[in-house]
Amino acid sequence: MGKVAVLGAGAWGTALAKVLAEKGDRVLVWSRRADLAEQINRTRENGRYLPGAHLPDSLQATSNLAEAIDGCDMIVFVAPSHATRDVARLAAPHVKEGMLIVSATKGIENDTLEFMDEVLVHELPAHAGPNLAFLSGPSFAKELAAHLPTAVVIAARDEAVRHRVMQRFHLPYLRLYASEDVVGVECGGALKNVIALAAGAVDGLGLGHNTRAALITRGLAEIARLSMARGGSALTLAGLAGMGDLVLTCTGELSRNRTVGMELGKGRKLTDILRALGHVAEGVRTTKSARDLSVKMGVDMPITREVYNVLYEGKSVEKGVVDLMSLPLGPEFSPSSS
Ligand SMILES: NC(=O)C1=CN([C@@H]2O[C@H](COP(=O)(O)OP(=O)(O)OC[C@H]3O[C@@H](n4cnc5c(N)ncnc54)[C@H](O)[C@@H]3O)[C@@H](O)[C@H]2O)C=CC1
Ligand SMILES: O=C(CO)COP(=O)(O)O
Repeated sequence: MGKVAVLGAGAWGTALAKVLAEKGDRVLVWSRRADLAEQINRTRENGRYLPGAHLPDSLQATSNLAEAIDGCDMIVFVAPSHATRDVARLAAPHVKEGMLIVSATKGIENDTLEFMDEVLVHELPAHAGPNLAFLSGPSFAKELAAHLPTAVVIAARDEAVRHRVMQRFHLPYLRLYASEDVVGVECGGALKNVIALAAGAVDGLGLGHNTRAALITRGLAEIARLSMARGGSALTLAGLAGMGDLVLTCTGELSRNRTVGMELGKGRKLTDILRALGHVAEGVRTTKSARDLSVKMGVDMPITREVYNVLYEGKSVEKGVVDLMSLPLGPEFSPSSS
């Protein structure tokens, strides 16, 4: 077994580090906050981000990035998407040839409109390309940490890398499937959070199951349109990183994005909701990126557009629903229809 650096000590970084430690790796979790690293080592628990999950002794935390990466054979990037570029820049001088690089982050950067694949290739040009893999799919940190059976996708362009990464994470309670469609897997993971905001909002408004099912299905259609325009495969979105994660996040009580949407639907202010959440809700920033990307690429994404209008333009959720229901009628399946 090897040594792994997990860069990000939030709920997901901690849950994945726990998996790898249980598999037999020596794991160093990097936290930018020294007090959190110290607390994890002292109490064997991440009380701030994943309370209640006991962490094995083979998992240690550090706020020293060089120490985390030194001598490891795999690095897992799992900071929020807006921090990934900075973390990659800090990590770059310490990354050595042959280290596997896995991203478990779901999001699209604002301004550059880059997915994590592009961010990591740009910041780690000598290392990220062939050794880069993506972990995505329906997986709440709390449930994985409790060993509830979970299945996710490992996407990588290189077949040997897919295989090696799958073996590293495989445990009786965690099943992995391989995909070569990095674009599709990343699109599914990032964009489901936007649709989960919408699904939460209509639930918060008290609308019914019909509305939620329509949003999930039409949400998948617009995720597929953007993904295919970027070169992804439509089939990927019928899988765990598409439909699987979309259903989980749009219906699961544990979803932070759905929770933010619910509170918006009940009429609370975004700033107040995010302050109380205490975790990242990736969909909030990714909505802006996805909307900008849809405009730039000429891809129709009406639900994303309405979520953007609610989050950033002060539109009411009620008016967003009315406008979606008033879109021109057309075929269910077409590369451009809404
Ligand atoms: N929590 C979950 O169940 C899952 C989360 N993810 C994804 O994993 C990523 C991380 O999410 P969580 O760990 O759940 O978030 P979290 O909100 O639980 O924790 C965020 C972590 O990032 C750190 N952080 C924030 N800004 C930073 C910066 N500028 N530099 C370095 N570290 C910074 C925080 O200190 C904290 O440790 C997100 O992209 C999320 O979508 C994916 C699957 C499941
Ligand atoms: O990505 C996730 C589950 O697969 C977590 O979703 P939330 O960030 O909405 O909690």
